[in-house]
Amino acid sequence: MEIARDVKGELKSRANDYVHEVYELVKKRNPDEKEFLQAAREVFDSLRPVFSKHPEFIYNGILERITEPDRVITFRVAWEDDTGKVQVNRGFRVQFNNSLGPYKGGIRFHPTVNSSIMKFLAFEQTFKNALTGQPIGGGKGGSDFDPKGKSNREIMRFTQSFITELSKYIGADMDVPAGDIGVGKREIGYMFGQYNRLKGGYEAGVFTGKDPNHGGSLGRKEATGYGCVYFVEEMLKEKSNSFKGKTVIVSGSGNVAIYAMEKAIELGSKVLACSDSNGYIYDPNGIDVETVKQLKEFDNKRIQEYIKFHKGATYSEGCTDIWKVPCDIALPCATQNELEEKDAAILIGNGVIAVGEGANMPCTEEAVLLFQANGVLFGPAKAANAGGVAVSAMEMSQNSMRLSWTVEEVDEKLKLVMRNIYESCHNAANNFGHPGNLVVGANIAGFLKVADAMVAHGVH
Ligand SMILES: NC(=O)C1=CN([C@@H]2O[C@H](COP(=O)(O)OP(=O)(O)OC[C@H]3O[C@@H](n4cnc5c(N)ncnc54)[C@H](O)[C@@H]3O)[C@@H](O)[C@H]2O)C=CC1
Ligand SMILES: O=C(O)CCC(=O)C(=O)O
Repeated sequence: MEIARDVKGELKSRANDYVHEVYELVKKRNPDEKEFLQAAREVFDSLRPVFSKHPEFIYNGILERITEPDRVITFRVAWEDDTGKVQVNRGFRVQFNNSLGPYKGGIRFHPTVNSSIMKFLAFEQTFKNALTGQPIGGGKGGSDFDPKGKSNREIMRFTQSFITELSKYIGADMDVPAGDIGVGKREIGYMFGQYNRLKGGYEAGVFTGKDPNHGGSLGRKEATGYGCVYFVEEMLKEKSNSFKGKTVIVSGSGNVAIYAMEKAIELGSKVLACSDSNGYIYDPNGIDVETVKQLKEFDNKRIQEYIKFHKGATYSEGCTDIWKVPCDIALPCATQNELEEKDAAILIGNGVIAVGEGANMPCTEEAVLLFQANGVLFGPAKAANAGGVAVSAMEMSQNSMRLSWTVEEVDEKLKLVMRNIYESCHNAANNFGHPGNLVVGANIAGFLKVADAMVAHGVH
């Protein structure tokens, strides 16, 4: 859409104030949502150089619209526990932006889930999904249900109740959920079963992260962790360096952490430590990822149990102390704001050279700035952990085509997606005057794709 020259000039002169004015508006509209405001602030800071080059985004109110979700669905989830007592949880689905494709993003079951956390995740997801280059919009959902200590049947009943309500709002071309914290292949199986039961059909493309034996993509389970390591390898390559011979620490011991460790080891590094929400293990001989898989994927045990199987390994209470373990590369793969400024200072003091965010927003704003100020290579979550959703989009394609790719085919495509994301971030950072700053690069590259589509689709 052509904008008159005098209007364009006036808009360009407003470019600097625009970001500030819209942030104040977002703050006013979401006063108690600290995680959402944190995510918005980081994106807004990065976008400062964009608007003088693109006054059409001001004219079309893109920043005002891109920070307001298309819709937020909140619902009651009532279910019966094993004693017959009725329990009530709250369910959420934030459908943030579908300018590039159906809403797409995980479901989180964790007691901390609330509106702010759901909105920050769905907002981030919108840019992340854009970076993958695939036709997917941004969404996220979940519940404050705590799966810890629940029986398999309780998890099934809760999940069925959750989907009974959510099924009204999702679909293969509408909104495609997947897993996140507390939601894996088992929970996706229960969701898929209940959805098909309600709809009376078999709609393979409505969830991703399904079991590869029935509709899932090979390589999805590994994709976020592997993708994160591929991304960090790209950052290292730029500096003629690699994972080979490096020491690594990985926080968490869930889906993302396990496969980040597996790939880092495969590329020749030694993983010294990983954690869960209680504490961390340190193994000077290098973490044996098969033991971690057994404990976490099959036995549902705390990470502490690892030391029973590995002589020389130690366990320490307190998950954030993991950052005190000296390493070359740190991969925070557990949860938001798990790595603070003081932790970043310790890592820097110990000589860390690269940090890749496997989790969503695991580093606080202050920690990120400190890493960057000290020349640490920093891979932001939107880019570094996009491999999971990228393979989810591949699962959607395979479901539509009614065929399955081999694990090698998926892995090749994943590597290519991660390389392309790295290049887009690198190039956007250069083009907008922040060479080497992949936070700025990721935010600008993701934003431009979504914003262009929003302009094309008109104001709504
Ligand atoms: N699963 C996926 O494909 C993707 C996940 N992510 C993000 O990665 C992070 C981890 O997700 P998943 O591995 O899927 O979840 P998960 O439920 O499989 O594992 C989470 C792990 O983190 C541990 N944990 C929780 N709080 C902790 C803390 N404060 N310190 C240390 N450990 C802690 C838990 O004990 C568990 O081992 C989340 O931020 C999620 O949003 C991002 C992209 C895709
Ligand atoms: O695979 C997906 O659709 C979602 C993955 C996800 O939740 C994330 O990237 O944070």
